[in-house]
Amino acid sequence: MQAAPPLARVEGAALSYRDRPALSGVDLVLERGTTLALLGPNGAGKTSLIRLLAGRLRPDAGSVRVLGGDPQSDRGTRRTIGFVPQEIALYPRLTVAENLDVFARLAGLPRRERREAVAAVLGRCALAAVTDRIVATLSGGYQRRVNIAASLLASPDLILLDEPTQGVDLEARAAIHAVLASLRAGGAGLVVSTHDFSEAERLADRVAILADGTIRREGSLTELMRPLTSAPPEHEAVLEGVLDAAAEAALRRAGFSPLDGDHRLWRADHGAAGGLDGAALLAALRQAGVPAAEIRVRRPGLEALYRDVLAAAPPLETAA
Ligand SMILES: Nc1ncnc2c1ncn2[C@@H]1O[C@H](COP(=O)(O)OP(=O)(O)OP(=O)(O)O)[C@@H](O)[C@H]1O
Repeated sequence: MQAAPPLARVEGAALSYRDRPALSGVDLVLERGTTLALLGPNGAGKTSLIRLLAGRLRPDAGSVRVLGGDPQSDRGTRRTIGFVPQEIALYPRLTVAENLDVFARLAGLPRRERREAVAAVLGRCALAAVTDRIVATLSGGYQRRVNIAASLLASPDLILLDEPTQGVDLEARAAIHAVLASLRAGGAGLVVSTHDFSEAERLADRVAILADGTIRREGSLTELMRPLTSAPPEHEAVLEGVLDAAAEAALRRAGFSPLDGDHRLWRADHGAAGGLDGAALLAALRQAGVPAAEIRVRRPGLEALYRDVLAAAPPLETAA
């Protein structure tokens, strides 16, 4: 008997916009019930990969399959996919319920199933309190949740979310995370693009790090993080007062580099900072004239892995 196809399989996918390559040689397998976080700098190709998986674009080379079908040409396959674009795509003058009814029609749900489907997604996305509100009057966080709800009407197996928490406040972010956690608990597979490392650590089983249109690292979060759990901690130096040239040189010698434009916050990667603990490092830096107010010490996480991966694979234009 043939094994069931995975939830999604991308093989050797390449995509260009006009003549500009956006993705090349992308291979990816996503099993059912798995949440994959896509990380990468602006322009890395996250949205392009999501649009390929959604069947909104066709690869120039290679193939994209969802549950064994072609999401670009096969309507049945498309119905197993929920796509939540980065921008809010709702009718601002309609109520939440009216919007969801329109999307249920567009999803091809028969009339007798629509009411139940709308009620189910309203519950799943905790939108009961705003069912009859005009969408334009809702906060950005609520609008994002309605955007997600609209993608769930046909009970998709694969849900693709392009930066679902971009620009929302902490409360709305937590509400969206709760929705995604409940979808995952319900057995759906999720692909979530994000610039937020803590979001990826919290939600994902697997992580793919993209740069310049290729996947530079992909694997289970646990496996990818394992080498870091035994790595030495990172140090962040918070500065106050004037940083002169000699003090800056001392900071850089200790392995620090600036994190912000006005050079108030500096970070030494794991393994740098000479193995000193936070207090000893603070004393040594002050001795060298660095106006350090505080040293923060923390275990390296996904962000450290991301930096390592990108540093090991410089942008293609600058690679030798
Ligand atoms: N419609 C388009 N026409 C032309 N070029 C495009 C188009 N969409 C994306 N690109 C280019 O393709 C590359 C990949 O873009 P993509 O939006 O997939 O990256 P991303 O990782 O999602 O970036 P971001 O984090 O900024 O959303 C970039 O160089 C981008 O400028």
